[in-house]
Amino acid sequence: MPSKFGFFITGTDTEVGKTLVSGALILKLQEQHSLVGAYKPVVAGLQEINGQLQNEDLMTLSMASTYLSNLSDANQQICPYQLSTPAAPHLVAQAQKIHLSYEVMLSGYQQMAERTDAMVVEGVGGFKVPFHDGKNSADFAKDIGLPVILVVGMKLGCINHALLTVEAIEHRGLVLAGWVANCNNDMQLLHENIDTLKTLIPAPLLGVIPKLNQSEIKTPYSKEALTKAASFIQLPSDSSIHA
Ligand SMILES: Nc1ncnc2c1ncn2[C@@H]1O[C@H](COP(=O)(O)OP(=O)(O)OP(=O)(O)O)[C@@H](O)[C@H]1O
Ligand SMILES: C[C@H](N)[C@H](N)CCCCCC(=O)O
Ligand SMILES: [Mg+2]
Repeated sequence: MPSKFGFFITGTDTEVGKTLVSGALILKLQEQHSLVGAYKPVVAGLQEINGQLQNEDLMTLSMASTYLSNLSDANQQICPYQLSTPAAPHLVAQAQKIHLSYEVMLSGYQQMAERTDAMVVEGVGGFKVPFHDGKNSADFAKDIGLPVILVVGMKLGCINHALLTVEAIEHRGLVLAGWVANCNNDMQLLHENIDTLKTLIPAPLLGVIPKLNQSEIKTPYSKEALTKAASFIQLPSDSSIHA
């Protein structure tokens, strides 16, 4: 896979704020790059929105990118597999007799990457979620080779999840460009937990997103929500991308 400027956004779990951070990073990258693309190899969970079955992650990613919001088939270009049920994608696909072709996932990424200046790729759930063909989302991260940004959903248990994820990223020879503390829960000793993670994660803390109120953070995210999240994070420096 040819090298490309961009980031792979993973998380300590599903529902930790990967889409929020991905959308915010798209806005930030657009300050420097005119064509910012987005990708997600599979989504699971469609809802009826404006009379159409849609996925909220894809709505957010396509809305955030000026390039993508002008395409009529943006969602299809961002994601080749849009499954209806919000559950483990390999199981939903199997139940619906859909084969998740790893080659299709990779070629969809490549096509989007060829047309854009910078890419934001949102992972699926946590770092290592099964696909078909004996592949998983960590293989996908490895094969596209982008530097990784880890979103830590701040809650009790996240230290262990974060450190195991960092090990898995390093084990594959991927660059961990930084991490984001997303405070989407109420947590005892929040600042001390963030300090512990700062000491133990060998990559820069790119920002701390506070708990935002439910009206401003409802999904699919608004431009305002992404702008607000973006105000709390910075892009990785060149030195941490090429670490
Ligand atoms: N900082 C925050 N404050 C309050 N709520 C938040 C915050 N960040 C995220 N949320 C809420 O947490 C939920 C999950 O966020 P999001 O969809 O971005 O996670 P995700 O990691 O992309 O999930 P998935 O694994 O399904 O892709 C959403 O309902 C969102 O509104
Ligand atoms: C449906 C959900 N929001 C995600 N898109 C998929 C999460 C898969 C998690 C699988 C697992 O690790 O058990
Ligand atoms: Mg998401």
